[in-house]
Amino acid sequence: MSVLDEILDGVRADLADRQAATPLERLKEIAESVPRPQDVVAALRRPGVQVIAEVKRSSPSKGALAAIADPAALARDYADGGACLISVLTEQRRFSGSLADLAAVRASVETPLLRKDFVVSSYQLWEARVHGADAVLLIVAALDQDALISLVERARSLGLTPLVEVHTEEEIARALDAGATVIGVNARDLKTLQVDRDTFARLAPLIPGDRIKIAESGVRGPHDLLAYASSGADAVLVGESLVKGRHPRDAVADLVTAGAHPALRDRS
Ligand SMILES: O=P(O)(O)OC[C@@H](O)[C@@H](O)c1c[nH]c2ccccc12
Repeated sequence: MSVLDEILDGVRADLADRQAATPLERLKEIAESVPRPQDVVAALRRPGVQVIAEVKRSSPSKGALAAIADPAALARDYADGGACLISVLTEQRRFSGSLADLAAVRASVETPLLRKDFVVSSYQLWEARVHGADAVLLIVAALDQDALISLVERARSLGLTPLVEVHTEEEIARALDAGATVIGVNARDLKTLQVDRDTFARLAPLIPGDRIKIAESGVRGPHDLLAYASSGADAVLVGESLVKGRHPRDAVADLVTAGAHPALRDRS
């Protein structure tokens, strides 16, 4: 069984527990009093290479990365540093995240938020909405095509922007077939956990120019952002190097400064 399959088994078990505790109808009622999500596409289309900063305590590949006792404070640092979107991992078993983290971050920043999880059911989209997310990750490798298509549509119908994650050429074809407008290329293979930073450069030319292209994983600092930018990235998604560094606000600001270089600003 691949790591991804193991993660998905745990996700489904935890989801069943939450669904038993809170019926979907209840989530829908709560959603009525939650403000409409922000326009994440507009935020990602701002000039320059945008920085998506992630609240990430641990990962299956590296184990514990950072304790992050106060995710809201970390998110404020990210926002102050100029992140255009903040990604909050909510998967519990392998990433030590939670929906409580997402809600705490929502209460502390105005920046748009991405719920980063292994979404397999529309119930999780309602959860994302209720806990203040503006965008949700949908991982092509975790979904069959019918489920991907319906989750993209359902996310949009809730006002959430779907960020569709791919790792192979075939997955790009599936993302496009599902109508994805925001596509993340993960340098990490979720089945083996290997990172290959050349994945983005190899796959980006296969993504039409009118889609937003996000390079995910493996960004150690500004030089990696610039490399991804030269291959056409509109944004980078950064976790580990920010949570492990001592000054997350400055680290985000350095990335934002690199991404705002005039040579990168007015690319088509
Ligand atoms: O910590 P990194 O190498 O900067 O990577 C961040 C992000 O790309 C990574 O956390 C990620 C990308 N896609 C995912 C899907 C599920 C869980 C995690 C991820």
